[in-house]
Amino acid sequence: MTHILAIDQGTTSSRAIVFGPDLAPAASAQAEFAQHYPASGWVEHDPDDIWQTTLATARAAVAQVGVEAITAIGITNQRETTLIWDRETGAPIHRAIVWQDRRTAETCGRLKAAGHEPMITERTGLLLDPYFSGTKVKWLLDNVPGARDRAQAGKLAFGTVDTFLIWRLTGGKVHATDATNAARTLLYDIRHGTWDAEICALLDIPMSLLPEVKDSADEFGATAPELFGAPLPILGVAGDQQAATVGQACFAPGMMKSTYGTGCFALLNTGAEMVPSQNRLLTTIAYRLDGKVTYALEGSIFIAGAAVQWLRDGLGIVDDASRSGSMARAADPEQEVILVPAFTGLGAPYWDAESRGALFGLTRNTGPNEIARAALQSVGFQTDDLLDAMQADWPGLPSDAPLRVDGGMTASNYTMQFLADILGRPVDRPQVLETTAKGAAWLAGMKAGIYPDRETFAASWDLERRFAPEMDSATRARRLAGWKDAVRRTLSDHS
Ligand SMILES: Nc1ncnc2c1ncn2[C@@H]1O[C@H](COP(=O)(O)OP(=O)(O)O)[C@@H](O)[C@H]1O
Ligand SMILES: O=P(O)(O)OC[C@H](O)CO
Repeated sequence: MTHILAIDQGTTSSRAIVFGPDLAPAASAQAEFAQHYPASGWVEHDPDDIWQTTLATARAAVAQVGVEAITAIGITNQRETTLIWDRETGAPIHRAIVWQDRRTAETCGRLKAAGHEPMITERTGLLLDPYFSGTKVKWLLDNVPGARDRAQAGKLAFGTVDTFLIWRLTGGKVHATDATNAARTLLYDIRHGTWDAEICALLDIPMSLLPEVKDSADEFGATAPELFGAPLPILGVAGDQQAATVGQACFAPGMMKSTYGTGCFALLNTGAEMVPSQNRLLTTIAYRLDGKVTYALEGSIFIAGAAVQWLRDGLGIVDDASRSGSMARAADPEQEVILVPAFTGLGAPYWDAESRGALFGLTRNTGPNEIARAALQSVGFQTDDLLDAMQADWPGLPSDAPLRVDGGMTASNYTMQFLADILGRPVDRPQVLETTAKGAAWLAGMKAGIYPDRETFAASWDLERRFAPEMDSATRARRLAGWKDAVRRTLSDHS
């Protein structure tokens, strides 16, 4: 009883990692699953794929160490993705609507035009954007035949992916979420820690659908014994970006992390203070421990590693993502090609769903190397936009505070050096890059009493490499001006 199973249910794959007594990974398994795109801008997951890949990977990882070694489970998950199921049968009423899905753009537009956004932002910290769960729940109730009646009769349950997995893992006994996941629904008042009756009424969502909200380290029930051969308590739950914030030990105000996977999500710990954003960032819950909320400012951008996927799968100019760095280094220094990767619109701080990507500065000499460099640099430029907004929203942020990074794309030394250069601040890459799963494991293991307290855990955070800024300030200013001009010309309303 010395290990913790972390379940990391992500957008494109489910992962399970068992962490040992020293918080080092001891076993793991991963399975990808299908993405469904039933219409332009729509993205769905089959709930059974989510469940089956989660169960199979969890069983495979547990088998490597033996179930008797597992003390508890921590769950971390793709956030905002929305499911509704029948309380009696457990059957979902529809496929899961994924966070990337834009089908409720019109509903959001209507609610915005009617002047509801300021009230919603003040209470939830979020914006009226299809990204969040609330309008997706409304869509399901409005469009699945009979759903609203069944919801009104108390027969249905809503959940983000954590809640759905807890329900399935406990054999339908527990309908719960944690505060970080609740904070992404658009239905949760993060100031008071309560579901908001007025917003639910505005979206026509019966409150009987909603799960109980717990701490991020809390008792979420035990798994049905037949699943793993023994009941395992679920003691930690957090949305994946918040779990990464915990895994990176960003426990003090002013500490921040940025995760570079398909997209990029930067979170700045603002402590017990809920900081409203004047710069179109999100205000969210970083974690809730012992009933005490720690808040964060978050910047979300939709395309980071996905730009490299585009080089590989769309343009076919790299055969492997890891080749992009050497191509960028070989690019012509005289050409300043800029890619604005607004493939699905732009996220924070622009929130422009209608814009589409653009390349600037092409000449007859532009080739694959220059385009690869532009793709990698776009990640640095976009992060700078986020950190600029954070600095403006929270002037307490020291201008030389390091950025802790994780996620698949941080393997790219070129990208990390450019990031440090363009931010003008150090970029710290830790030894353990599985920080999301590590955060979930720590929450559960700390609750179980086998992992150390916050301070000791924070002290064990290990640097693998620091990227120090090397670019001179004139070059930096010129490059940033070029980026800002390119974004201006890309925005859908660039009049
Ligand atoms: N060496 C590399 N250079 C540049 N990009 C990379 C490199 N290795 C991985 N990536 C990018 O990182 C992403 C994968 O990161 P990961 O954290 O696994 O993402 P996710 O969890 O969102 O699926 C991919 O988009 C891939 O293109
Ligand atoms: O599954 P990921 O790693 O792409 O993360 C998705 C985010 O939680 C969406 O908000």
